[in-house]
Amino acid sequence: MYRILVADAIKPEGLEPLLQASEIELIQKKIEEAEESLHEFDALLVRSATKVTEELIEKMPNLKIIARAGVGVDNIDVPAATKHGIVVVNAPDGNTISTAEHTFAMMAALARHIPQGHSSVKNGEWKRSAFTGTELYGKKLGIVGMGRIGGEIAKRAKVFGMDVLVFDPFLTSDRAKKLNVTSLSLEELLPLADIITVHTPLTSETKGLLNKDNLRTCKKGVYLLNCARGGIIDEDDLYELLLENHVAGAALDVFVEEPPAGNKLLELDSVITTPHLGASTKEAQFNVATQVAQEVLVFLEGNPVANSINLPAISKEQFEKVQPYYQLVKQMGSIGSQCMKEGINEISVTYGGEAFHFDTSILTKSLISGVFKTRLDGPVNEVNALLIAKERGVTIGEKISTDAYGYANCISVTVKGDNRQLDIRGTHVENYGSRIVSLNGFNIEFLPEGNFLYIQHTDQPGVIGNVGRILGDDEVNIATMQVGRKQAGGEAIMVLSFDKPLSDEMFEKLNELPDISFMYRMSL
Ligand SMILES: NC(=O)c1ccc[n+]([C@@H]2O[C@H](COP(=O)([O-])OP(=O)(O)OC[C@H]3O[C@@H](n4cnc5c(N)ncnc54)[C@H](O)[C@@H]3O)[C@@H](O)[C@H]2O)c1
Ligand SMILES: O=C(O)[C@H](O)COP(=O)(O)O
Repeated sequence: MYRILVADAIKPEGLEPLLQASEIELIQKKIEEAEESLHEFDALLVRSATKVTEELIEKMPNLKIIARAGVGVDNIDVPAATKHGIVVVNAPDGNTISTAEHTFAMMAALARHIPQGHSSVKNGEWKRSAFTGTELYGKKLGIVGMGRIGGEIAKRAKVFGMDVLVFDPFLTSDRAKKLNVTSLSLEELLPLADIITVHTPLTSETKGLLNKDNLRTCKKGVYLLNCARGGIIDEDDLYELLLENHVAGAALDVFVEEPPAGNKLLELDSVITTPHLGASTKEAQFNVATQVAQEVLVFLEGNPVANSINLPAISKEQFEKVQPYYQLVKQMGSIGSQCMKEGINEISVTYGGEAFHFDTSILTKSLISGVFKTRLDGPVNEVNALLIAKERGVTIGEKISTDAYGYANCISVTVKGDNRQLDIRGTHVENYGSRIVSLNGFNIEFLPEGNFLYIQHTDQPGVIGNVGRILGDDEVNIATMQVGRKQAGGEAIMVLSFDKPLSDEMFEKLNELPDISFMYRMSL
């Protein structure tokens, strides 16, 4: 049974996929109300109101996925979630149209003083000349951040006869051409635009992106809009420029602190606002709720999510192809870790053969998580694998090769420590399964599942018999046994599997046998 906490107001109709699923309990409560039971939840669903801090994450040790029913994830400590192995997903396009339409409504309201005129009439006044506005037609609209919402605004602005200038360092010339917009640097855009609207995420780079220094280069009388995130336009600087009438007016759907109690911008007639309503339409709320409900369901069923912030995107079809290799590399990582009884400095992997015509980074993360899972307490998975390796100074190497050592595909993993190195090769054959085919250069073949003993010894009569006798005397049943050697009389290996893990006592007894170089135990 999975328990899901819905901590913000998410449209219930959109949560239907989760409500219909068996083995899922959905609980709708604010974080403060769920304080006592936070440790029980497997998934957390939020909008922008709940701040998912590291402190909250640490109170939720069972948490596997955080889903944001919306776009901006600036209310979620994504690095902390990643560190704790928690997947973060959002609903990137469910509210695009609603937010673009809201921005456009705000732009028209700003240019035509609609909120001010409305209040005046409601107050019994009829001051027509006080609210003379400006046309949007023929004006230059500067869009900062040309993603999904920026793109929809550009399309609408064109229909209104506006000239669209955009600044987005990540905008390709192809997309700019397709949207028929002029791509400029921010320095070029600011002095040209009559109206500027921001649509970037809030990041350390975009915080204060528009500030009094660069806004002073704008035309006097410029209009500004922020329907993205509070703080992209510096609020104190905006206040100063509005007082000076350098900025003629501003439309704000978002604030640094929400609700913006005591914010001095609210005192100005030239500022019009809405209470973070960009995504607040029936359609957008249904879309984002459905998107995240489906993502959470897919994730809890063990399938790949489409819109993860901290995992590479992979389609269901691709994941199905990748899955056997995904398990195999995890087991290879686990073998490497359990055999290397010392600190690990380097993990390298080569994907050889025809099977790897896809982004192998998900496999490498699975391999690394296999290495660290047996060594660390707490969640270790492909979300935090790279971070764990980095924190421990472990070098990761990944190569793709056409050489598969005679197999259709072959994954070669080397785990290096201070004194030792372990080389493991594995392959996967459809309808047959995965096999480890070489250990430290010894050809061998075994299914990487169960409890194993790896013995490296001198190839001479009696060694295998001695091992069998000691195990038999203690009634330890050998489930499978594989042997391999490079040359007669040289070093050889045996890999034995058991129904139960081998006891410490038995391991010691076997270790005392002559002609045994070293032994490793592993459980896969
Ligand atoms: N008011 C609301 O209710 C509401 C609703 C939806 C989204 N939003 C906000 O709007 C933002 C944009 O949403 P979207 O769906 O268009 O996202 P998006 O990811 O499609 O677009 C963001 C764009 O910003 C650009 N960008 C990033 N850093 C930049 C920088 N330093 N300078 C200029 N451009 C930069 C990116 O290249 C990208 O094209 C979201 O992050 C969210 O915070 C607000
Ligand atoms: O980033 C978003 O999707 C919007 O800001 C919407 O936020 P909300 O879910 O709190 O309305």
